[in-house]
Amino acid sequence: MSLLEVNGLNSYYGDSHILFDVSMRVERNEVVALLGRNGAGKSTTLKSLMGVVTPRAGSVIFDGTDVAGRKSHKIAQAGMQLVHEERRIFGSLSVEENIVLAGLTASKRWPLNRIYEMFPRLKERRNNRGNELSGGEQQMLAIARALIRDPKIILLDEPFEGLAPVIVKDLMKACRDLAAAGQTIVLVEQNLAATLALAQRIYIINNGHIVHEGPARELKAQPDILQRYLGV
Ligand SMILES: Nc1ncnc2c1ncn2[C@@H]1O[C@H](COP(=O)(O)OP(=O)(O)OP(=O)(O)O)[C@@H](O)[C@H]1O
Repeated sequence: MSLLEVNGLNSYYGDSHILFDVSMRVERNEVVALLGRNGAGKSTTLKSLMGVVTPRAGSVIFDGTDVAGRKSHKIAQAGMQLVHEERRIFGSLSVEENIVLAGLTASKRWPLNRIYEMFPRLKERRNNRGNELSGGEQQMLAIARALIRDPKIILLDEPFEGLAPVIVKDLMKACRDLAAAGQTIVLVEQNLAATLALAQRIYIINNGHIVHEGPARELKAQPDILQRYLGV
């Protein structure tokens, strides 16, 4: 059985119907990316998986249990972690306090030194406050706060957005190391090159509908799909 099986998910903001029968699956140890234009419904999909948005119909079978409709902290306890676009770190706490705090209520935890091996910059900055970090360091910290809880699956919402190329390179290396260590990842990203380099399988969402699913390596050879749904 897949680690995550999403079937017929429908989500709304008020009366606005945003996701239409979204179905997708993620196997254990797989990196799956969700691509689509601005406003296509990528963030809403991640939020619906995580219970930040409550889907009105459909199922989210996570590790054998339907978690659709559960509160997000319950879904987090079951082993899912969402790294939001807004990063959500505590500016007045140190890097290390931010990480330790995130791990407090987890049933299993990564040791701190494993986090620091993954992100040597965070080790150097461990005593700096969250609001003293660069955008890239804040993104690393946001991911570290998710990883300390030893998630079965981590959902990354535009982790490279707005970051300098040199930081994107560091973050991509961390993501590759994570994937090589068997971490299951769902990636939402506008950076097509980075996405195709990291993901094994791709879904494309358009106006709230899944319109394509296939191996990442095949997408490069499908300019019609790239043009139609992503405008590249
Ligand atoms: N809190 C909200 N209330 C009402 N409408 C929203 C809300 N958040 C998003 N939307 C709308 O839902 C649709 C899907 O948005 P979503 O953020 O999921 O898209 P996205 O694919 O992640 O795009 P982006 O790359 O711009 O973040 C858009 O039309 C957006 O305007």
